[in-house]
Amino acid sequence: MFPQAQPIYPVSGIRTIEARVGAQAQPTLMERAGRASAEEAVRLTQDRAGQVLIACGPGNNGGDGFVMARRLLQAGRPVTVAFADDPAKLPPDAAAALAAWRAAGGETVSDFPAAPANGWALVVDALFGIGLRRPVSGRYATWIDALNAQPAPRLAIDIPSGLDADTGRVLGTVFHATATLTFLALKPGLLTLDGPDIAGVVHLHRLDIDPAAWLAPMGMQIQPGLVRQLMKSRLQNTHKGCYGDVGIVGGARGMTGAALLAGRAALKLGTGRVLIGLVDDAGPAVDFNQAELMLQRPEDVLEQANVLALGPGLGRSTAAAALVEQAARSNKPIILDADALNLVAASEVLKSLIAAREAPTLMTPHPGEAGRLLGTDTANVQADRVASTLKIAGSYQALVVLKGSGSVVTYPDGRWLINSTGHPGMASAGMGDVLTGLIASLVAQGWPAESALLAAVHLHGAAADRLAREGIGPIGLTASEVAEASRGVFNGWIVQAGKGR
Ligand SMILES: NC(=O)C1=CN([C@@H]2O[C@H](COP(=O)(O)OP(=O)(O)OC[C@H]3O[C@@H](n4cnc5c(N)ncnc54)[C@H](OP(=O)(O)O)[C@@H]3O)[C@@H](O)[C@H]2O)[C@@H](O)CC1
Ligand SMILES: [K+]
Repeated sequence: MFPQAQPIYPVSGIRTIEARVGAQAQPTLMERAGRASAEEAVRLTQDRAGQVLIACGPGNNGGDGFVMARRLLQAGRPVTVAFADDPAKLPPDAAAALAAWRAAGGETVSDFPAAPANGWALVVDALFGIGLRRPVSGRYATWIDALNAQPAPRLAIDIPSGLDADTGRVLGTVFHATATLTFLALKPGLLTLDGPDIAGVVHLHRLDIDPAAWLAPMGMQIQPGLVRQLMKSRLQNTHKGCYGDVGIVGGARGMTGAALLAGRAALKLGTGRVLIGLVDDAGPAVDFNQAELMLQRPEDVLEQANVLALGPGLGRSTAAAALVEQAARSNKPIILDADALNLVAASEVLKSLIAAREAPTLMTPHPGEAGRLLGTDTANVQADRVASTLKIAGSYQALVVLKGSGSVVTYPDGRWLINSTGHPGMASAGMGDVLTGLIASLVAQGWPAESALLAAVHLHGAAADRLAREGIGPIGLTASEVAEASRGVFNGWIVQAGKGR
């Protein structure tokens, strides 16, 4: 769908690829995975002498661990393998891997081993991979706790045990990896919800297979390469009329700042003109810190602007609902955020108006707003962020970003992407308003809505990442700073894409 993006597959997709590649692949996929794991272990332990501990589970993830152990032993590295299950119950490839480990002179211990005097050089979690089906408890939970307690780097094979590969939810006890080596393709659970906190640095090893050649990508990761290919140059012979009029409608009493932040972000990303319609009639007539913004009556903004963003500080008054309705009835692209989403969620009329629109509708809910849009609660949304976002996109025929750890972007045709930028310093007031302004700006500058949404989401996180590298954040990062930094990052991308002037 986007040629330069990294594909993501849920477990069902990985299983399909595995079945299509077939058992006849030589070397076997498990042999490739185990070898790649051993190479990763060598890389991670280069300056650490001592034993590698590999904890192996009852399925093929454990099989990867046995192959890894044999490869390390053959390379002269001391390895301890802990395995407490019944060898007779191992799936065939894993049983063969255990036999090969033993044939190479390897042994297994069935109790969690005490650390050597100088500690483990590396501990490896080969307990459960994508076959995890229920919360981890009992002996395996105890083992995971023990692995987590070791003062050593922690490598997860394929996915940390206890992390749901499809959703990023923790099932019972989870292995806290410093690094994860995942096979064939990225899985959603590594990239969203708790995955990014738990998986550490994620490396992908494709096992010499191009997954997209076996199964069309089911999702995509939003990465710099993908966004760079969307960049455009500006012609010399243009004027502000070529770069659109964004209209921001929001800013009820006490929340003026939200609308101004969205407006400033839109301005700094290159919008021709930014109009702001404050719902509060006692609000300011000018933004003295950003005099370029045109503060007008909300009704006039809805008329004049060609892209409308509603929500920042909007409130839920009857007047606000009427403005959302007027925008929904227009044939202009609209971006709905914050209270505009809450108003839609509370009104059957607005719901059907939105779903029937021909011009693009973009929605930017956080999990709470997403819950309201779906008539459910935050926990349900977070239980499967990709599925929830797809549901909103389908029911409202909208392009949707579900904000949070690993923002999920979906389109009404069922395509989905997970963003790779951003950090927890962005959990602060006004960040969403800035994102809304960035999206509106790109749409107003003529970007197709689907590219505008994914690029703005990526940019928002990339700007925050750059600031954090400079010590401005993660903690204490402000939304205004992100709006400002987005400009620099975006201009940099244009130059990198060879589209600068
Ligand atoms: N796909 C590929 O192309 C490749 C896959 N490869 C590797 O295979 C891995 C997938 O292997 P897999 O399917 O055997 O599943 P895996 O994760 O080892 O666990 C299944 C076992 O765990 C058990 N079990 C589950 N939950 C449990 C719990 N909470 N507590 C206790 N037990 C629990 C479950 O028991 P059951 O539910 O059947 O009773 C079953 O015995 C994959 O992640 C990758 O590492 C690579 O070799 C090469 C390429
Ligand atoms: K694992």
